[in-house]
Amino acid sequence: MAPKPLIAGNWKMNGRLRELTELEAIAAGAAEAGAGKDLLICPPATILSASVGLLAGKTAIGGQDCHAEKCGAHTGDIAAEMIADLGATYVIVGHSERRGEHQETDAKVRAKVEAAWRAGLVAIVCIGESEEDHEAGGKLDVLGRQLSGSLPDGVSAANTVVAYEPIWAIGSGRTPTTADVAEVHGFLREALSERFGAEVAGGIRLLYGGSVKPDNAAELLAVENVDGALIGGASLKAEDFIAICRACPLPAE
Ligand SMILES: O=C[C@H](O)COP(=O)(O)O
Repeated sequence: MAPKPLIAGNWKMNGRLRELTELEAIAAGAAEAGAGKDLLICPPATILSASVGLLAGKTAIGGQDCHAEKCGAHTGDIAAEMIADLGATYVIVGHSERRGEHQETDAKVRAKVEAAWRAGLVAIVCIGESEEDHEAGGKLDVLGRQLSGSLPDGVSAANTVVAYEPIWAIGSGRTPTTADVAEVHGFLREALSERFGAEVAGGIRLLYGGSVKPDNAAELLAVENVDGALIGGASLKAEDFIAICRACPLPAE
């Protein structure tokens, strides 16, 4: 049986204390829309604590990034242990906005995955090809390199989620075809299987991210080997996030 779906909202650099009403609305709709699924919200660090308070028992909470070290002289950074300390259970690492804006390499992402595990957090490891790679037909090579370089040994279904986010689809309103998504997710499952064995690979959740909206969620989430979604813009509106959760099909028995 396919893994339990995970619908994750990444609020990125959005959300202040005065906007917590959207989280209250997500909390109100989570039980019905999320039945049989895992739901997760990754708010900015400044409202993580308040979010844990509002969403406890309704959705899981995650950080959006962590430093590889446990503590030390790293101004502005946040350790995985600090995120866990607030009651979060997941952390996103290697998002293309971190790779692009903060020059994060696969090696750096791998160190962050190890930090997440050290703190007891589930790492959501993001990979994705640029528009140039997509158009040149080299995306599977790029994705294969990112996947192998970003994942340490010791991956399990319980400690790691992989998110495929084509960079050109993020926030653009454009999405790959369902055939493209199926091809990539099948390739990722196979690559995970070769490295970690079929049993581990079969349990790892593979999320699709990039312009997932209420009107395309059912189609994208029904693609083989898609075990959920990582949602940016649409997760900021409770109504849209809940609609996407509802649209996500449950795995066949
Ligand atoms: O982490 C989420 C993704 O970058 C997708 O963002 P988006 O749904 O706004 O395209």
